[in-house]
Amino acid sequence: MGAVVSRVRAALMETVALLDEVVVIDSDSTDATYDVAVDAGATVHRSCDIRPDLGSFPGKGEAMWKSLFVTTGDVVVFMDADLQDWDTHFVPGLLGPLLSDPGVELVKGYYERPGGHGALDGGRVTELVARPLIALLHPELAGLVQPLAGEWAVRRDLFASLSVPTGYGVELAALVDTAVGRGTGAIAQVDLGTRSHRHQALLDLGGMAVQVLAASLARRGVNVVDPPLLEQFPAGLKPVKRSVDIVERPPAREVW
Ligand SMILES: O=c1ccn([C@@H]2O[C@H](COP(=O)(O)OP(=O)(O)O)[C@@H](O)[C@H]2O)c(=O)[nH]1
Ligand SMILES: O=C(O)[C@@H](COP(=O)(O)O)O[C@H]1O[C@H](CO)[C@@H](O)[C@H](O)[C@H]1O
Repeated sequence: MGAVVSRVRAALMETVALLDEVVVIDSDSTDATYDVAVDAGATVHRSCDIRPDLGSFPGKGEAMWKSLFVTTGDVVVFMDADLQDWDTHFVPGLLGPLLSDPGVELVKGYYERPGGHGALDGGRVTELVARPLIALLHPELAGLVQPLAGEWAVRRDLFASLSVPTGYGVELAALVDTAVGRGTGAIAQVDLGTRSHRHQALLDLGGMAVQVLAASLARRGVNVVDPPLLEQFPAGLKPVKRSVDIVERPPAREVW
């Protein structure tokens, strides 16, 4: 994460004054994330410290929702912190359509995702959950190459108008709701080349899959168990049970 911050700052704040701020929302990490981000030059906030009156939930979407309360730009670019193969052109690539076409309000990055089995190896939840969901329930999004890409950009006023899943459902929810509220013409996608990241273990992606599914089903009026209890069997018949948060935050503009 330090390299993402320091390289973006150097290229896009110090060398070219494209960005106004680089902000890291520390999702209440227990490692050195906070200090690494500060040392790399980011403005850093702990998610739980932002608007404590609104409480705090774990998760990626929560961090992104709370970022709206501590950032100022009319356009926001989101980037995952666990990137390995990437480059700073991701940011201007994502900003391009937003700065050149007022009709575009959300831009998704796409890329080859090389892994152990070749150039298109990455994206287990994308290929086994998100893309089938899109085929079944959200065909208007079928043209998106990487619907779950963590590298995307959005106009602040749009993102602040959306209900935001506090977990990993944030990406798909934003796409579905933008297509409904602003039309698919408001969504663009840009080829960013190649991107690899730190991979979670397969069973850890089970929680992510539940959250992506919950965000999709909620937007098609399907009532689900809340909170869902995910039972997995990593070793024989003894299950490991985990309750998965599928909480959604209201549009940030409603609680500024
Ligand atoms: O509770 C969380 C989980 C994830 N993330 C961010 O979301 C990115 C992607 O999450 P993760 O690495 O867990 O998913 P994966 O990259 O395996 O899809 C991370 O790099 C973090 O930047 C976060 O801010 N809070
Ligand atoms: O695309 C996917 O299936 C998952 C997991 O990727 P891998 O199977 O570990 O390559 O990663 C995506 O989803 C996450 C949740 O939305 C995003 O945070 C990641 O940026 C995105 O790559």
